[in-house]
Amino acid sequence: MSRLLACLKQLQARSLIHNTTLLQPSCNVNSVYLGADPTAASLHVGNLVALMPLVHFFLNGFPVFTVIGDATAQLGDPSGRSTSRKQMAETTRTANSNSIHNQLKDLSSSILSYAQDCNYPFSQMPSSSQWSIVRNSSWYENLKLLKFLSSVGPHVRVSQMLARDSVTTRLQSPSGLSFAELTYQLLQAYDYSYLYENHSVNLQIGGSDQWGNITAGTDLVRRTHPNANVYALTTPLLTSSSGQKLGKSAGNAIWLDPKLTDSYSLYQYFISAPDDLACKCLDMLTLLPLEQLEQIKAEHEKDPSQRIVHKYLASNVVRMVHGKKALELAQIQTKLLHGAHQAPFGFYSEAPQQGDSFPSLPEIRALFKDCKFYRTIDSSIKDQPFSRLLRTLQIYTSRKEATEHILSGAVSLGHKPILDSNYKFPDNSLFVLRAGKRTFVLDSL
Ligand SMILES: Nc1ncnc2c1ncn2[C@@H]1O[C@H](COP(=O)(O)OP(=O)(O)OP(=O)(O)O)[C@@H](O)[C@H]1O
Ligand SMILES: N[C@@H](Cc1ccc(O)cc1)C(=O)O
Repeated sequence: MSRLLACLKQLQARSLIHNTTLLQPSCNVNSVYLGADPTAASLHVGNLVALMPLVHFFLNGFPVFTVIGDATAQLGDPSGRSTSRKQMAETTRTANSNSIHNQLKDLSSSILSYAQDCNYPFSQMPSSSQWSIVRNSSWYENLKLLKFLSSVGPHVRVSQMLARDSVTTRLQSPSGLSFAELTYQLLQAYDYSYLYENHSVNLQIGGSDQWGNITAGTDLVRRTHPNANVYALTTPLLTSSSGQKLGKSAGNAIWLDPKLTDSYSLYQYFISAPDDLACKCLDMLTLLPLEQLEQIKAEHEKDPSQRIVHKYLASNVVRMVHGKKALELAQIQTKLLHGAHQAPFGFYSEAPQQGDSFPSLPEIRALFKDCKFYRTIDSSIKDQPFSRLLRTLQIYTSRKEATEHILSGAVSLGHKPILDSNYKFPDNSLFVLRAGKRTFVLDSL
């Protein structure tokens, strides 16, 4: 089987293909690229969907390029947005580019070791040097405006630019479209053409919202190189239960950076996903063998309350993105916060009857101290009445709101509801706080 056929089979079986420009096993794909603009400090779960086809190409021996759009980010991609993006300070853009660069570097090695653990059917063993990370500012820095306009401009029809979805929807919207946003597609097209000419890249991947920008690139390359074979492949968009694209613009991103979304929260996101989404993500976001995916789903069907698909999905994504140690930690934290048997401090334990000793306070502190829901109570606030303390710790936005929730019985500390808004958190102790559906670990040092 050719490596392209092997790769396309994986993508097809995992429902990772939304659209392609007649990409068939007989095509001659050389190298592949995917771009992301550094409009945040981290990639997110939605980006991972678009990244997965690139991962399959990488694992089948194709050189791949991830492009950090630090030049394109200055214009702002209008695709899928109802308003213009806010201008970003150069220092923030550079910091974001650096952290996405490091993240992609870590991801490439973590994904490779995860693929080996999954016995991925490599067509040819990839080497990490076949995954390049580049910034598009590197080719715009010294490009003169007249050179750009005269090399791209004559090959692009304005009527086609205006007909792209990202443009038509915005032209009809009250906020309109800026000239910078209109020209965005020309830069992404030029990126493709630059990578084609300098690195033989002839397939660009993206989420389905990128179809217009990607085909602007295939059109440009074909016009400038009439014999070129260049392709486009888009993935379906991962959406929230309300149908919104998961991402930065909608403000519902689940970050891949553990400093922004800790491993426990990433794990929990998938554990609590609706069944249909979990089944889709199991296919798209893991590298488990195709036959095993069907077995897992069949096992899940027998008793959906066991959330078998969710457990495989959550543990595979955390393993792939954050690594083995982080997964172990997320699983211990999950047992402590959601296990079957009540344990001290409002935690749970898996099997107290087996005589396992429950972790000590320093051990629990070490397990949770890097989680976003871990809050310390230092001496400056330790005497505050409970409602005020919850406001200070940013669990509620006002003391009034905290009081209302306390009085309604929605707040518990350990396994007990706290009904007194003046309750004083005990010195030198640590407890799980439940505030409605949210969970926190409060620690008075
Ligand atoms: N929810 C999603 N599902 C599938 N692909 C996605 C999703 N979100 C982003 N992508 C894809 O990830 C790639 C990089 O996206 P990028 O980070 O530049 O923008 P974004 O996250 O879509 O940001 P924004 O929400 O601000 O538009 C693109 O190909 C995009 O289509
Ligand atoms: N336009 C893409 C990011 C991108 C940037 C440059 C490229 O060459 C390719 C893709 C997005 O916003 O999702």
